[in-house]
Amino acid sequence: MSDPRGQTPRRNTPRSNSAPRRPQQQVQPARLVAYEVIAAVREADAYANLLLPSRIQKAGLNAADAALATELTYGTLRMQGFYDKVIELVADRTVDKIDPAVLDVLRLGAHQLLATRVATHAAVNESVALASQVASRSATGFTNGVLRTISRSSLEEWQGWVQEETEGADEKLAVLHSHPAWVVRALRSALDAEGRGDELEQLLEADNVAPKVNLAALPGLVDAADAAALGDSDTFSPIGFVLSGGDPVGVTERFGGRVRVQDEGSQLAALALSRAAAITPGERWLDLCAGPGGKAALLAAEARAGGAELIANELVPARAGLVRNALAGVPGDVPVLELDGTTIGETHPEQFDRIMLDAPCTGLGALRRRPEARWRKSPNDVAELSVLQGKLFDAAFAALKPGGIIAYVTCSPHLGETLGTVNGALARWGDKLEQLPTRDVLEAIAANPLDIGGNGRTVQLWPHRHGTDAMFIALFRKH
Ligand SMILES: C[S@@+](CC[C@H](N)C(=O)[O-])C[C@H]1O[C@@H](n2cnc3c(N)ncnc32)[C@H](O)[C@@H]1O
Repeated sequence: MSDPRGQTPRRNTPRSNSAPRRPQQQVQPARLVAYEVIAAVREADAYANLLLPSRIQKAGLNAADAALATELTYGTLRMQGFYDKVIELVADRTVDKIDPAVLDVLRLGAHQLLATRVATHAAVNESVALASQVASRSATGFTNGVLRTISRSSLEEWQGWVQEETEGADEKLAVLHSHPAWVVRALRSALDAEGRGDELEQLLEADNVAPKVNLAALPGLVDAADAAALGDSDTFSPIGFVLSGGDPVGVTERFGGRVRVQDEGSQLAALALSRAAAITPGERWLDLCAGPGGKAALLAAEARAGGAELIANELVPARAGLVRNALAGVPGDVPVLELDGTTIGETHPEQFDRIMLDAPCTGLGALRRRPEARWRKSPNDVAELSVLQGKLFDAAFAALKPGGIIAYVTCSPHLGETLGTVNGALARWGDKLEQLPTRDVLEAIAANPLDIGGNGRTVQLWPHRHGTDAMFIALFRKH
């Protein structure tokens, strides 16, 4: 592979263009929406998945343009780390030396050139027009030069060059698959812990692919024939479906909340607790960190079917409101408390037969869902959250009746939040805390064989292996 510098002197190219042409065109609305969301993520820590739908609606985009805006926004945010390296290589300066608005335009342009079928002239011209609109006329020549240089080489060539410029195996993978290097190292450690380190690249690739829309039909509340019409039921979760088409919100509304959009890993985590042992009528269950309520709705349906009672708890009042909404589809009353979960052992000592501790975590297992999330997290988050996870575990332990079961769940595979928290709890509680064979429980629940690594006492699900978020599940009994 020849160096890009051989074809287009990188030091000169972007700056040596003739005077920028005045853009003739208006920026296409889908690109403007994508730019606005990407800029809001950078400037205001906005969440793309929350902001994008309202921007699409405000701009009055038709279905095709809405799909384009979504692809451009999510794709650009996900691959930002890779595009930044390409831009640095071409512009011969680090991205922090580029006007942030222009940098966003360049990222969006690079995505169109390297990862979509948008014609080169459209990607470049629209980006130049956008730079003129959101930055300055003087930025147009720079934008034009950088993007024209990028357009002259293929994605594979740029992948080769950015890797050549990067030191270290994990760092090369990080830039190639657009993850922070510390996240790559954490994912490698988690895979190594179950003897599957060779799957790292598959995992990083899976993090960059939008997930399918998974549905859960709440047990006992949806007619089997109606459920069968929802989509493909060839899933691991016995209550799961992959939506075959159409609007998931419409499906949820049609079923009055008894069919819910929910990752299969989350479905399996909730079922691991409800089906770990036969339900004795009258059991009291607690969902300690319930917001926004996906697992609470499923646990409520399971509790109702088995004659148990569920109580939900969520610290953040607005999220407690989401839990109440999520529970609306399940007949009966599920109280939703708004307590700090770390105090539940004092307010409700030894009161529950089963507790779901779906702990606040970094969410490193759900990177494919939240395109910008990987750039927001840091190792400090892991350190802080693992302390909170330990406190919540101890509180749950104190609130559990002897003989009761805890499910400790995270949507992060980081060892500091998974085995680290589990081993800490085992060390603190000694023989009062028994680890249950979580893999056996999951295998008995799953509708299809699950390939689960490790020693079987805990379960780590993976996007690349199971098509789920990287959900960690560990079951314990209190003695
Ligand atoms: C991973 S989410 C739970 C997801 C939920 N189980 C579901 O399936 O929809 C963790 C939740 O814990 C809440 N939380 C954080 N700290 C808490 C605390 N000290 N006590 C109770 N809830 C807390 C967060 O607000 C967040 O809603």
